[in-house]
Amino acid sequence: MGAHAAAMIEVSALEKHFGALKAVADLSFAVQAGEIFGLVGPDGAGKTTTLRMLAGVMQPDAGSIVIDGIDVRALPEQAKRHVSYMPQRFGLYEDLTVDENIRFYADLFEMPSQVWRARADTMLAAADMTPFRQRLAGQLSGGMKQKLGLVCSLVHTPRVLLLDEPTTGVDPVSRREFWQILYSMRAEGVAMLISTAYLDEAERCDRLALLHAGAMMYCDTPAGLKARMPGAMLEISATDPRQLLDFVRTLPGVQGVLLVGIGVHIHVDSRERLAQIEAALAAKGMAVTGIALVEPTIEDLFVALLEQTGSREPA
Ligand SMILES: Nc1ncnc2c1ncn2[C@@H]1O[C@H](COP(=O)(O)OP(=O)(O)OP(=O)(O)O)[C@@H](O)[C@H]1O
Repeated sequence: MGAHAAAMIEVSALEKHFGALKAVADLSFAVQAGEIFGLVGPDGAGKTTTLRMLAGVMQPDAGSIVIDGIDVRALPEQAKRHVSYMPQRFGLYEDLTVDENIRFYADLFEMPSQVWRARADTMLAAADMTPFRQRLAGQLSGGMKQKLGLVCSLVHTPRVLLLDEPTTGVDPVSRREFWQILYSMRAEGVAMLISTAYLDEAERCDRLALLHAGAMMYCDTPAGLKARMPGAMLEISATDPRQLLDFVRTLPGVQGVLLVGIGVHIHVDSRERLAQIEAALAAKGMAVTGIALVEPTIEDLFVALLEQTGSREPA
């Protein structure tokens, strides 16, 4: 991908207000063909509103959206031909079978039968759904519905795929299969914009935009974002992580704490705090099963960055 290649999605100075509320504020970013770009942020950060404007189903108040060289505001119908949008609740026909749903979307886009059938066969196999092709969509599990929504969204070979929290409530196995399909679309050169509340999912994206209150806080690769985290991250495992968390929170140099599975992630201002915290735990007689410096996860980073932002805002 050349540095000067035109982006598949170009968003500039996008704005959307609902009354006095700024849902999206001065948002700019670009997504290349074959790139998976993640929108991450807490509820209400403006992810859904952004995706709706890109899909052409909501009008921006200001700014521009260009998809594959086509201005979405000026030529919405032309742009929509290249775009597939999977909203949080995808419109499956519950009284139609898996195959009939796919056929419905293929017909809508006037796809030649041999093209969409071959494509559907491959995607259904990747989704582990081949045995369920004759099942009514209304009788599928939540994860299978989402995978079918994805297959329907992709059956007409869009150049741009917009996904709004597509794997919410989906089990980890189905989530992995869902992502396998996204990776194969990336190899085909599809540009993807995905909003997610799962931070492990965010780490699978090529680049991420961290949104907060409608504005972009940071935009970088997952590795680049992690490198921005000041200080260091300690992981302490313990039999009673909650008690540990309450104690550690009070120690000098501790900037944030996060429960993770069997232990706690502690954001400290420098690596040197490790020895001090170890000594403080021993002095307090707190049983820990392990303490080590670790790479921050995207979740750690997000919590740390939001804490910083929060502290800058007036109460
Ligand atoms: N149609 C609407 N009318 C009024 N306010 C709206 C409307 N749509 C969204 N909002 C508000 O705009 C802000 C951004 O909402 P948006 O749904 O884009 O956030 P989000 O990041 O997608 O969060 P979520 O994951 O909860 O959907 C929120 O404060 C929301 O309440």
